[in-house]
Amino acid sequence: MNVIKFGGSSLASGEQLKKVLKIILDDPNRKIVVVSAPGKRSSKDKKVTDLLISLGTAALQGQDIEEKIEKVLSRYRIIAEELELDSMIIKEIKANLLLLVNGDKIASDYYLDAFKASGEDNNAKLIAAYFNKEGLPARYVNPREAGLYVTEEPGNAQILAESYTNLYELRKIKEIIIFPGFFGYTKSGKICTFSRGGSDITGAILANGVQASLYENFTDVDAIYVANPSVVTNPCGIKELTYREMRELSYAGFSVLHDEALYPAFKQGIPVQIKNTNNPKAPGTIILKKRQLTNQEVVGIASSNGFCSIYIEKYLMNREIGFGRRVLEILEDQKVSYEHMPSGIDDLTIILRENQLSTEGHHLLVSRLKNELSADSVVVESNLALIMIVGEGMRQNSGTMSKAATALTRNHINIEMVNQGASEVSFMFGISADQEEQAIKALYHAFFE
Ligand SMILES: Nc1ncnc2c1ncn2[C@@H]1O[C@H](COP(=O)(O)OP(=O)(O)O)[C@@H](O)[C@H]1O
Ligand SMILES: N[C@@H](CC(=O)OP(=O)(O)O)C(=O)O
Repeated sequence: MNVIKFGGSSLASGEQLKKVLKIILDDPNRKIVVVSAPGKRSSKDKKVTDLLISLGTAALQGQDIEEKIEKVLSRYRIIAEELELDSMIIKEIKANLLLLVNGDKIASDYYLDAFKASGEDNNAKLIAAYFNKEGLPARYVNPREAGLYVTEEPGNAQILAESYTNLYELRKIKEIIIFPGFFGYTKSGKICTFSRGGSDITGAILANGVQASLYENFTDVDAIYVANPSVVTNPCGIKELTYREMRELSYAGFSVLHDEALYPAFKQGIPVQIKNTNNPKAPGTIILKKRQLTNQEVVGIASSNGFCSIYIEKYLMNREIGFGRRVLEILEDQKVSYEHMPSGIDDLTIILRENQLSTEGHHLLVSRLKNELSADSVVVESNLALIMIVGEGMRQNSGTMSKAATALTRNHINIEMVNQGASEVSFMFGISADQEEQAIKALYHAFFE
């Protein structure tokens, strides 16, 4: 049994849904279909999720919402008309949106999450109606009915372990299951979404729960490429990746798969295959526990920006018992999570996501670090990009880091920070965000051309 997830780009129009139906009919193992909300039809278009966030925010602020409701509805209406579906489905979606508008506004995060989740929920109902009309028995299943329970963290929910046993029961359903991605229910019955792009997570959770033999993730590219295709022209595609490699790459910027979507599949050893809805014959990329190592030391180069570094210097830091703990306590107290913490003898650097801190929060954190740790200096640098170079083959090869550093130096890119874990599956450079694209191109040239 396969779990098959379609992203927003695969569900953006009636024409796309016809391709989806054909893909399901092509393989009888494709039993559980996880769907996103309709995505962009072109680069200038808006995702339904973004339209819903705008609608929910306006409703929260008591603004006029008629036009915003119409924007959401028209996306579904166009799809329903293209597929010649009964117009009743659009009436139902409108009724659902009006119900949400009248929901409880006191807990604003939950109010907004219910809007966001409706994008996938209404789409799943529409897709089930379409499949049935075309003679393929399909059943819409709601995450509450299936027992998909999550933590009480709106916009950033985590799965509760008991869900996996509940989801196993889905195996008993005879029809093709159409399951909305991106959200679950808290134990108190509230809707909570995963972080953005989280339908990938739902797919992986279902694959784990039903013990699928394969988790297929259909998107709009022929493969995972060795570098972001919007930065490098025609990058090479990757045939096989290990879970570890993909975890590092998706964390560091390969948005093609959500970085939290690997763990549930990895726990059950379920292979994850990335495929193209617009070209399903292309073999795509398969993500597995182990892969055949080639003599290529690097498999991918990812990057993301929006980071800052806080450099703390104190003479004899290495001798001060509990220094690291005190740094972490201050971060915890300020409700800030850190990404990396490379250190020297008398100094350490904390790498953070910049968007966690307001200007005020930033100043408070720095002054607490300086005063409570009696540091000699605390220096903040913003506008950082992290470049991650990944490959299991690095362990067998020497000189990978020097090759990468040389490529950056030749292109006049200053390396502000280096971090390499003991696992030797990846290493990371911190550079100025202004040079991010240039760095990816230089590294692509060094390793793949
Ligand atoms: N290394 C990469 N390989 C393939 N695609 C990538 C990579 N890095 C970023 N992407 C982007 O990921 C996109 C697919 O992910 P996403 O937009 O979330 O699709 P979906 O609509 O299927 O959820 C691609 O169109 C591509 O622009
Ligand atoms: N629709 C949600 C969840 C999702 O996963 O979408 P997509 O598959 O289009 O990335 C979002 O935009 O965040």
